[in-house]
Amino acid sequence: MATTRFSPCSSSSTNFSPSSSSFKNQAKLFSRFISVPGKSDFSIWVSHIHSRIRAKKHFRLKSSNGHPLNAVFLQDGSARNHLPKDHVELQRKEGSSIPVSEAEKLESTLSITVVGASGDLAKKKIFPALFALFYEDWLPENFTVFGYARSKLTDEELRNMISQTLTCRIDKRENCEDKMDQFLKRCFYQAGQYNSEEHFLELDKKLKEKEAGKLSNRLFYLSIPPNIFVDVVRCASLRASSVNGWTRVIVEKPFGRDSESSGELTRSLKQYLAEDQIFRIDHYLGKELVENLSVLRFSNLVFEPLWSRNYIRNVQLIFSEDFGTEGRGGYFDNYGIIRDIMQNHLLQILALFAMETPVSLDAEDIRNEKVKVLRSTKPLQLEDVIVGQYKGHSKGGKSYPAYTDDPTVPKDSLTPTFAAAALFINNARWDGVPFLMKAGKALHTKRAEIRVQFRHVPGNLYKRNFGTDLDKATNELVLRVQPDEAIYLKINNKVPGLGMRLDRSDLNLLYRARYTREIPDAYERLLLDAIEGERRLFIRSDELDAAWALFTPLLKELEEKKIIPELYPYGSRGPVGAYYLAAKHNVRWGDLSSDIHE
Ligand SMILES: NC(=O)C1=CN([C@@H]2O[C@H](COP(=O)(O)OP(=O)(O)OC[C@H]3O[C@@H](n4cnc5c(N)ncnc54)[C@H](OP(=O)(O)O)[C@@H]3O)[C@@H](O)[C@H]2O)C=CC1
Ligand SMILES: O=C1O[C@H](COP(=O)(O)O)[C@@H](O)[C@H](O)[C@H]1O
Repeated sequence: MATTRFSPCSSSSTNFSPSSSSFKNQAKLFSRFISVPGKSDFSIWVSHIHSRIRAKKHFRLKSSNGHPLNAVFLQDGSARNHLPKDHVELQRKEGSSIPVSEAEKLESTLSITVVGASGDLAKKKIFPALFALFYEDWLPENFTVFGYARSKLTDEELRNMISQTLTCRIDKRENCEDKMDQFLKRCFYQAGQYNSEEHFLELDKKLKEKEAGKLSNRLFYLSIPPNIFVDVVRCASLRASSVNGWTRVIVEKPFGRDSESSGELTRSLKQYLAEDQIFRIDHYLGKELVENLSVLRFSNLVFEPLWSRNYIRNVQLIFSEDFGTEGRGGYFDNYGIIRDIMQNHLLQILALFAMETPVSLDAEDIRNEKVKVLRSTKPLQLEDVIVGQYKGHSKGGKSYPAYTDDPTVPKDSLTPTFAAAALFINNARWDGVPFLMKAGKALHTKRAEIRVQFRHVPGNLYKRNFGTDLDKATNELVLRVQPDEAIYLKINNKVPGLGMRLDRSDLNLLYRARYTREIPDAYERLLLDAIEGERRLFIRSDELDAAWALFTPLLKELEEKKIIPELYPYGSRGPVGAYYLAAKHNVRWGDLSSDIHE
């Protein structure tokens, strides 16, 4: 396991006085990795750094392999030949982890262009996340946000639009209105077509005006439908790339519909971008509890030794939403729940959960391990899956629509809005352990969780005190990703009193009770990582290939055989087929038991 350490940095020009921007940046980076409850991260850092300053040395955050923690490692070192030369130089410089000097940092600018700025995701998630980062002082001194879309908007109209969704949410934010005004003043708009190099050249001119000759770093966020990804990447890379700093592109899912289309998309993007410029986002990787999965496992002795087929009976990855595809039916019908949730969000969690210990916390080491797990997993077959679709339902005088009531969905659509699947990882650690996934829309609750059910205690002395159902008496570790983040472990406990009766109790870590700090939105973490060049939480192209290889044969078979999904009422617990699938593997879904922890 990698350890974070502070080691002497050769750059004698580094200004490490507590008021310097270098100091603040390092402090921020430090506080993202280490947190000691009860004592502010900053105060720990301050005392630490003061002692270092006294020793008259300069320090830089490093991982155990000696590279900066946010250093970049090229998996595919083939930087394109036709990128502007100085641009390639900078990519190489970044790739080889040569630090950018402090002078460069101070004089550099960051431009974030949200392509598809008029859309749902941009308004709901991206602009609010950027504002939250600005409010918390995570963005660099010189930054500008540009919205780009076809809609004709002025800067003022963009500001009005995004001000509707910016919130002052974090712990009774002080001066929030002022901060919001300051942020909005940094936001600008450029209307243009997605396939027009000329329009991107106009964007480039505006970016240059704001950059005022400083070293420019540019981040493009593609918040647009996938059919125009390549057009935008072509125009942006040819006409609006940075000439002296880095250019990175965040790409939203879906990354294709199957192995073939995903491979095609990757090849097209790589005509214009090097792999290390592409940040494929899976926002579940930015969720607090998903990030914590590795911390829990690798930094607690009580868990890692149990993390194998010897002690774990099954693992369950569960996603449910209590609303349908309302408003997104057009998109959804072309993808379905398996592509929308399982192939990406749940599979990413599975890979993180099941991977071997990475050599270090570096992005490439972690992603190497994830790829290995995915490649060891057996591709899904029809018999490993059940699919469902929600139907209309009336409850308490209120009626809820069927999936096919959506005017953008064909009446005879067979697209699954629910699926359950059993996956198996064919390696020494996980041989024979079912990894069950369940994902559905229009169910009775909104929830995402990871459930780990452990084996029976062999020869349990207290067997007869459990009553008849031994299954219910096994330990279960639950990581509730959302809502109301929590980690709890179900244990057997003696009910206080003179007799010997056991019950099921929870060792419970409820985040809202333990931590006062509000949990940042996944998009905040991921945007910040992309800005810092940290790729750990983004999907590498070989990971993506391995993920599609598991699901593509199944998806083809479902479509070719026109498998009819089992109907389930809107607001229910989903199709009964999911129980049978679990029972076939001797598993009981943890979210259905009566003792769900609230
Ligand atoms: N919304 C969400 O919750 C999530 C979305 N995503 C992904 O993020 C991306 C953006 O999602 P979302 O904001 O919902 O998408 P939208 O449908 O809202 O599209 C974003 C913008 O793209 C432009 N646009 C829409 N359709 C077309 C078209 N057919 N041709 C050209 N331009 C078009 C529109 O801008 P204009 O007309 O002004 O040019 C629109 O405002 C998608 O890839 C989506 O799959 C991923 C996870 C969640
Ligand atoms: O990627 C997607 O995720 C959302 C659920 O995200 P969450 O953070 O709100 O849990 C889902 O509604 C959408 O269908 C899917 O495309």
